[in-house]
Amino acid sequence: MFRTHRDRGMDTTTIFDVPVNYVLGRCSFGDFDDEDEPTATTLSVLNVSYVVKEWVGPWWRGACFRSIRHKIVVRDVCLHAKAGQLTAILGNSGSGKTTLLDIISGRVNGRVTGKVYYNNIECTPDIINQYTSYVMQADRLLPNLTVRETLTYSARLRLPGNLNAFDIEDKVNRVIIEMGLKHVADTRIGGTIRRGISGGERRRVTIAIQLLQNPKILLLDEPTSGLDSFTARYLISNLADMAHNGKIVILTIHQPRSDLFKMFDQVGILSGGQMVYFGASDYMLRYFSDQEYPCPQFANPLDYFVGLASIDRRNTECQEETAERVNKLVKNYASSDTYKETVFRIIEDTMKPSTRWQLLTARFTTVRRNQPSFFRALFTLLSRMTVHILRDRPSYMSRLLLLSLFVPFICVFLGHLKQTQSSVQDRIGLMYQSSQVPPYVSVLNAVALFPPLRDLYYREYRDGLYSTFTFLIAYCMHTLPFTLISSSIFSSVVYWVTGLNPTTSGFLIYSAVVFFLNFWGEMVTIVIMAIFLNPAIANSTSALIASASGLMASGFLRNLQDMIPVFQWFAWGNIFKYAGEILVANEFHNLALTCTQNDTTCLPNGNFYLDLFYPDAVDNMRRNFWAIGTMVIATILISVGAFRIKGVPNLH
Ligand SMILES: Nc1ncnc2c1ncn2[C@@H]1O[C@H](COP(=O)(O)OP(=O)(O)OP(=O)(O)O)[C@@H](O)[C@H]1O
Repeated sequence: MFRTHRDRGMDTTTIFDVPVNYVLGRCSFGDFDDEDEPTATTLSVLNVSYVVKEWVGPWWRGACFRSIRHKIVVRDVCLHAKAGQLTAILGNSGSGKTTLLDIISGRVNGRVTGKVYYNNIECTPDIINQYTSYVMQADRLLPNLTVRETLTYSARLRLPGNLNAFDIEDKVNRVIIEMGLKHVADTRIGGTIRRGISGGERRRVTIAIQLLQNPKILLLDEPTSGLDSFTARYLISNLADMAHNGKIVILTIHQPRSDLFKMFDQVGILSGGQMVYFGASDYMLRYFSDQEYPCPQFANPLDYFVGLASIDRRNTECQEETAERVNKLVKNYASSDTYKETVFRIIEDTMKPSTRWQLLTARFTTVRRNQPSFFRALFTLLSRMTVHILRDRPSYMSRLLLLSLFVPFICVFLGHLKQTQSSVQDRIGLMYQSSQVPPYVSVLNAVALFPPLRDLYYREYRDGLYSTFTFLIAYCMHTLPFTLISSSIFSSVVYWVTGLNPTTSGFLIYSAVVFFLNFWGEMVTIVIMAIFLNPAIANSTSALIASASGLMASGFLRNLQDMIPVFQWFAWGNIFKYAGEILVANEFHNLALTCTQNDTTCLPNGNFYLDLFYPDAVDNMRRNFWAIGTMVIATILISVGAFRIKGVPNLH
């Protein structure tokens, strides 16, 4: 259904009823504003079906031994909505309401057939997304920000880059008033641990975010779920007002109250992905009466008709009976005048699209208007992440002090190191701890603190607000000060209390290695969290990678030369090899050691130890620093790649 940019580019020379040079001229130089757009915005969906593949059988049989089942989630759905109308899509759970909104907004990954038209032009998801805001079922907000801050940061990301702070403040204030959030504007959103605004207010904040862009089309998935009847009514009447002021508003709802019925201009009822009715709400009662299903007196018509279109799966008898009824309703609707009228309206409108509008939409496929610059997006994200963490004492204390909690254990266990022969082993043990603890602590912090930021990124990335690169650079920048402070505290205490090489340069080298390993651990966890959504799996995988790497590549537990070649090759690509070499070279170079008569073997100084086990470590110090720096940067780039390759899950 949706065509690629290249396809559209080719279309522009074939379907337009105007000379090609005129088309190119307008598209290249034409400035256009809202007045260029047709006044009566329309959205049409014609015979849209959506099929997904499902693997049948247990996963361990593998792709070759499992069959694929094609599941039709939405089948031959048609709908037509125009500016000024509030359209409600009803249906029981699993009837395909969310999927239908996903199709309209181009957010599905399976096979879609049929056509979606915006202003009578068949559209790519890019065009639709320019004009559509989609309020998903779940609110994904940062709990430590206030309502005003949440909207202000969103506005900076969503509104044209040429708007100044006053314009943005003005816009935010207007949206706050429009959504009835003035009384909680400076209250924190809150979460499960610390209470903030109510669930209904949170829903309204999510809607308010989408309203900032003043969209032509507003799609809302279950906006009233979890709301009390008064709040639900208030919200729907707000949406009705917005629709009547010139927007197309389409919402899904599965437990509508009867008093909402009159607010809907159009109603669609889905069952098993098929339309049972789509048309004017005030005609619905008559339509079903004509089908011999009159709504009983005092019954809620919306509830009654949704029930009528649902399959009762309690037992086989009920299932067969209700499935037969639903099939009949689907067939009757497909042959009804209401259906024909909808299809006729779509076909009639789409046969005569405005040429001018085609020109404009052709350009909109590739150009977003006045998007905020890279730096504006970066600093907005950075500022939002920083405010978010600084408002939450357990989070920032964990970032600052978790690493320090290991300090007493290390210091008490080892005490002040002597220069005896046995202190060689103590030193190696300390180097091993110094290289293992910082990345491990980073894994713990990232697993606890990254998921809410990642979920928000998924949503905003879907909305086309910024790139993965911008998000991850902002994330790195916001963690850097914490990493620097926590690794400095760790290094300062451990280094001087245990009495390692007592020179300033030695201390700085040790601190730099601890800092790099701490930061690397964070970024490895981010790579893993790009792949696994589940934080528990990400936690164990990252911890496994960090500890297995340290075990095999640091050379502290087993000399690298004694390992099988595969492990030696592995070590060349591993940060612990280089970090380990720096740490031992830093400590053992010119270290004086003492021998007693009881010592069976005697190393007169640290250089002997280096010659035996790390022969080039001192000469390679500079190279090793370059290697760990490069690996940290490479891990950041891999995290960007992992997010891009894995794609954005459709988190509702
Ligand atoms: N990608 C997919 N793979 C497999 N099944 C899918 C996929 N997308 C949707 N479905 C199935 O299609 C059906 C419709 O799902 P959808 O979420 O659209 O229902 P819904 O009407 O919005 O339900 P609810 O009111 O509970 O949110 C469900 O049975 C769902 O499991």
